Amino acid sequence: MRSGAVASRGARRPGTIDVVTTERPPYTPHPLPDGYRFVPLDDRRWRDVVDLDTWVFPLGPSTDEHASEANPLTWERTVGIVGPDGGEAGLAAQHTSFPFSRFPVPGGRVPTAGLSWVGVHPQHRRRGLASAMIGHHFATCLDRGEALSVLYASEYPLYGRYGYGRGADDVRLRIPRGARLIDVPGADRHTVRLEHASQERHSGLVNAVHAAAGADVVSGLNRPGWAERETTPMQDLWWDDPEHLRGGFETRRIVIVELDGEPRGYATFRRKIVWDADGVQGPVQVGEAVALDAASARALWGVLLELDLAGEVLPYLLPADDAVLSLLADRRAARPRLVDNLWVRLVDVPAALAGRQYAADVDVVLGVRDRRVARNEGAWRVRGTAFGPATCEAADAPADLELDVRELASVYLGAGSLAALGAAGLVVERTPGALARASAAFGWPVAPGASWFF
Ligand SMILES: CC(=O)SCCNC(=O)CCNC(=O)[C@H](O)C(C)(C)COP(=O)(O)OP(=O)(O)OC[C@H]1O[C@@H](n2cnc3c(N)ncnc32)[C@H](O)[C@@H]1OP(=O)(O)O
Repeated sequence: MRSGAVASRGARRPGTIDVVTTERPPYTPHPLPDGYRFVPLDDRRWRDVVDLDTWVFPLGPSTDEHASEANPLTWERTVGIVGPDGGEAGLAAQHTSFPFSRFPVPGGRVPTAGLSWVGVHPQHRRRGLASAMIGHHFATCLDRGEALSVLYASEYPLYGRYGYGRGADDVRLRIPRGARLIDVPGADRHTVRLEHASQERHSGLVNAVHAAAGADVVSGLNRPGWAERETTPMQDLWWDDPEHLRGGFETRRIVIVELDGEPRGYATFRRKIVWDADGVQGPVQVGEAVALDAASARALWGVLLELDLAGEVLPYLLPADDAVLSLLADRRAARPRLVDNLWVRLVDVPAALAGRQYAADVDVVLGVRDRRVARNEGAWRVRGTAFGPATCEAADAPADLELDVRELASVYLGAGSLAALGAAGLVVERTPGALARASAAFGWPVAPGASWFF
């Protein structure tokens, strides 16, 4: 996935960004402060890793409780930093990444790293350890041929400085119990199963329906960002249901809707009872709700919205265009709220841009700024036909549009628009008309988003 494209250095022309050659370093390392060093981690350090995690994310469990939970890490992708003074756990910082070998992008799939567990012990913060780790992460992505890095951001301002852009949104709802749904022919032909969610019994069904739901959403078009749980550690992470993450709710349940014995949708959920002077009611948290067509979606949400003793139903991580939004007769009553879902980083710009399709014919030269990954900096010509193959090559030509790699990342999965970024001054149009044409091409008819947290 690495670009071998080389173009001339040439003198800088007004309105252009110099094209770099591959002789330049692939990324700009951020040095560790004196006395700190990277260390590989493995099973023997599991307790140290979870101990640092309890410092970084104060979720409640003791180190021993946390250490007894499923280990979701792939050790070859997990790196620590030790400091000069060691500290209690000996680890000053750590990060890992999940391997998404077939991460969905518009009309294609691109090898991707899912960055996670980024944490620095409070005693070692604001010394540049996170910045050094992100530089290390980019270098290993390039070595592995992973053109993208994606993540969920714990705090909004953290990742823009590293060239990540808000690449997808999800919608959060508070749907009143009994909210009316419009009728969909065929919905009442579905049968429903309500069961305790079990990795042994349900993972085959869940994986198959989840993959099918992301593959062909609109006439063969996929849902970008719809990451699958590709490995056993990712599966274990998703199915793990530790008490400290339940917030007083019951253990996880699952509702499955079937047509003629074939699963067509499922949703995981958990309830909590609230019994006070107003009566008996409580919230229902919906974890992952997936349906393969309108009728199965109608059947699924019909069950979720009619659970007894519930006050409201709280879905989580729904795509911004999820069918339930159109099924609700009164969407306003569900108080929809958009929340940033995946953040995206184009670690290898040409591989990423050639790895997706475009929603309109495109031929545009992008002048890309990238402070952190030098090989991305320069002019890139993107060519493709609508919903067909695309190419991206280093261009010895003036840029039609100039933008930072962060803005490119925020439209890469098809969310937002280049034109909107242009209106905010974040994309500069050098060739009249190029912004409108590129905005149409970079969009995608299916809203991007992931349905689970990693
Ligand atoms: C994908 C994920 O894993 S998301 C989870 C991220 N982790 C967390 O939120 C856990 C709690 N926080 C931490 O562990 C740490 O504070 C981290 C990882 C966020 C930052 O680690 P540090 O080593 O202190 O960061 P570092 O010193 O490299 O600072 C990098 C830059 O980010 C800024 N920064 C660091 N933390 C924050 C913050 N919480 N809010 C805003 N800016 C921040 C710094 O000011 C610095 O800015 P600069 O580049 O303009 O100088």
